[in-house]
Amino acid sequence: MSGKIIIFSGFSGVGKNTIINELRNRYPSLLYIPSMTTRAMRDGETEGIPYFFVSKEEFKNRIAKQFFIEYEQVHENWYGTPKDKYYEALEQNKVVIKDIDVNGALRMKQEFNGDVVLVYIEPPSVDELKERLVTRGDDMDDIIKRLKRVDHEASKKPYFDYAVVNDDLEKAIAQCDDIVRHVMEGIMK
Ligand SMILES: Nc1ncnc2c1ncn2[C@@H]1O[C@H](COP(=O)(O)OP(=O)(O)OP(=O)(O)O)[C@@H](O)[C@H]1O
Ligand SMILES: Nc1nc2c(ncn2[C@@H]2O[C@H](COP(=O)(O)O)[C@@H](O)[C@H]2O)c(=O)[nH]1
Repeated sequence: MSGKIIIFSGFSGVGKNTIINELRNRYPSLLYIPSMTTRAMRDGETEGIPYFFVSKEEFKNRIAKQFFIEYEQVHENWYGTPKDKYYEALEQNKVVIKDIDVNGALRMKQEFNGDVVLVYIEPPSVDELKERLVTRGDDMDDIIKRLKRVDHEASKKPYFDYAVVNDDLEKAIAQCDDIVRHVMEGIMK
């Protein structure tokens, strides 16, 4: 296997998906593998974009069938990474890009070792993070739930290969672009 997996983690609302979407536009060969979740679909989302949406019962069935490499309860919903799709991608020398919470990211590193690159995205401040969640239209109960995880997520930052502060979006994208290009060049050698 000689593909690579680039994982972005960091607080909810820090801008992981904004950055990932821009990188996918710039590098169409990057592969995005949707995870499975029990959370409700949001406006603008459809089946497979950005998740496959299932009931808790279906999610439990998948756990029993060892469908996931890792799964995690995040903000009261379950999220799981499909095993076969990742092994397939690595065998086909693809570069995968995905956001996964810090626990799942570290579990992926255990599974795939040097084939995983971990990028931790940080906000300039927690106040700015709250502002982004409000501006995104998240409801207050959800924002409170998401902010409860901030300390846990931050405690895992030392285990990441790179840390990028997303204050000025263009600068953060440029730093992540460098990381992606470095990984892609490694694949082509
Ligand atoms: N540098 C930035 N400055 C201001 N707003 C930003 C910046 N980066 C992203 N945003 C905005 O912040 C909001 C949250 O971004 P995004 O949805 O990408 O976060 P996320 O980390 O993927 O969140 P989640 O983990 O909840 O999926 C969006 O409305 C996005 O447009
Ligand atoms: N452990 C995992 N975490 C995942 C996975 N897919 C996404 N996530 C993380 O969940 C939260 C919430 O996402 P949202 O789309 O509901 O706002 C976010 O931090 C994602 O990074 C996964 O497969 N496993």
